[in-house]
Amino acid sequence: MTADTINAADTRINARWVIPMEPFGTVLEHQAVILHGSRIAAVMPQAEADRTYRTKETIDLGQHVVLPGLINLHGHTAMSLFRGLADDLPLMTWLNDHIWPAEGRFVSESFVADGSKLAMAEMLRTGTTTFSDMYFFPEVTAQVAHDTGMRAQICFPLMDMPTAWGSGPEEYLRKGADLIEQWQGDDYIIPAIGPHAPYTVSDQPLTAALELSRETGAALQIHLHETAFEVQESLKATGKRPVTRLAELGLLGANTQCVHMTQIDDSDLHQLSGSGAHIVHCPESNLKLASGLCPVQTLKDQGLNITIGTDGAASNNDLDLFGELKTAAMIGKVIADDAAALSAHQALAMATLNGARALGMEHELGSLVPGKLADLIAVDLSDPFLQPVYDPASHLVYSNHGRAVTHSWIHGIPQLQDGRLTRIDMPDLMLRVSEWRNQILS
Ligand SMILES: CSC[C@H]1O[C@@H](n2cnc3c(O)ncnc32)[C@H](O)[C@@H]1O
Ligand SMILES: [Zn+2]
Repeated sequence: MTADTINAADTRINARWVIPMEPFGTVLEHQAVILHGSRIAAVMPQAEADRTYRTKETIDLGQHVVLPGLINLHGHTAMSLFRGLADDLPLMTWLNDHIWPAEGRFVSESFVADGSKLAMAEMLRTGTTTFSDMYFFPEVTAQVAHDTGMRAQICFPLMDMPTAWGSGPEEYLRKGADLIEQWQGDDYIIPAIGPHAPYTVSDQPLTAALELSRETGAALQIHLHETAFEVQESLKATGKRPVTRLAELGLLGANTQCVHMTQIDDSDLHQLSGSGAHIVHCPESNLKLASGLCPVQTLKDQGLNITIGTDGAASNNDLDLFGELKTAAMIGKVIADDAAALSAHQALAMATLNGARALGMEHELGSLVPGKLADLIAVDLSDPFLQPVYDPASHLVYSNHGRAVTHSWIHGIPQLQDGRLTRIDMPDLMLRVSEWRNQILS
């Protein structure tokens, strides 16, 4: 018998269950996850880890399931300060009569700093370790995410209309190019381009956005086919459905993330399939604004990569991605008229590996595989509302709330320990949020 080699590493996490996401559908029991620096060193049975690893610290998580950190692929983080401000409205009334006027009055650097931090606190508490943002003052959100240690795709906004961040497309693109230059290659921040929607961005800036994407490799994220009204208005104005218009401009490619996609006909499917474009499903925002339902199974059957997002807290009204997964799985079954559609493991894949793929980071994120970045979470299944446990994946999607998340690590650094955030000063943040509430109310 040969003696085992002893390896040194930083952290050992003992957990009752591990769902590594690769191979698909795997649930491991009594595992040790070993972290070293910013990466996963090993996932192995605890008995084997006893023989082969010596770590600086060991964290015993008895009845927990450990899985990759969740990836929220679409949101407007600073809008958390508008949570509950304008409910029960359809998209265009919500935007034109409530949200855009409110943004005109309140959005500033400090609004974005405080609002995005509030969103990050909620996301971290509920299991999200990577998010995508599309909002004004993206340089502020990028800095807050970086200082907090969250991984984020930061899409600078692009619209025809002037806002507090810029006078029009030229300025948005100039500032956006600076943002890309500043953050490209950063460990945490992935700069990207956020043309708002086909109805707010004309052809010329869309083409300029595509050029910038091709020059820099930055992804494009756009609200697309969110409502039937959007498609009808586009047909009236251009004679084309928005997907056709974008395809003709060259915007539907492997570096494009299409958010919402609730209105899909055969011509859209034809244009999307094979384009390599990614779909960002936002079921709760689509339900709340009565925008429509994304036919996830049909898109999936065409080979499209389906990811998930919450949208902003002003249209959701929370950023709990576990809740979003439950909603996605439930409505996915009804839309497909098939209870087997969107299983718990498929739902988890949307928030992990598929999200990583859309970010072009499938070799770095989205599964607990040695060598990948150490972005992971632990969920405590010992609570009565999660008992008994036959299948932890089932509980994560069908019974869980993000509230059961107790630990997270991003880039190997602890972000949440026993339910407490390590890098956000919550009392200070709560004070600022209440000041914003008073200001917005008055
Ligand atoms: C260009 S910055 C983002 C811009 O988008 C607005 N917004 C928030 N949610 C939605 C949505 O579901 N569809 C379209 N636009 C949305 C937000 O208020 C900002 O103005
Ligand atoms: Zn949105």
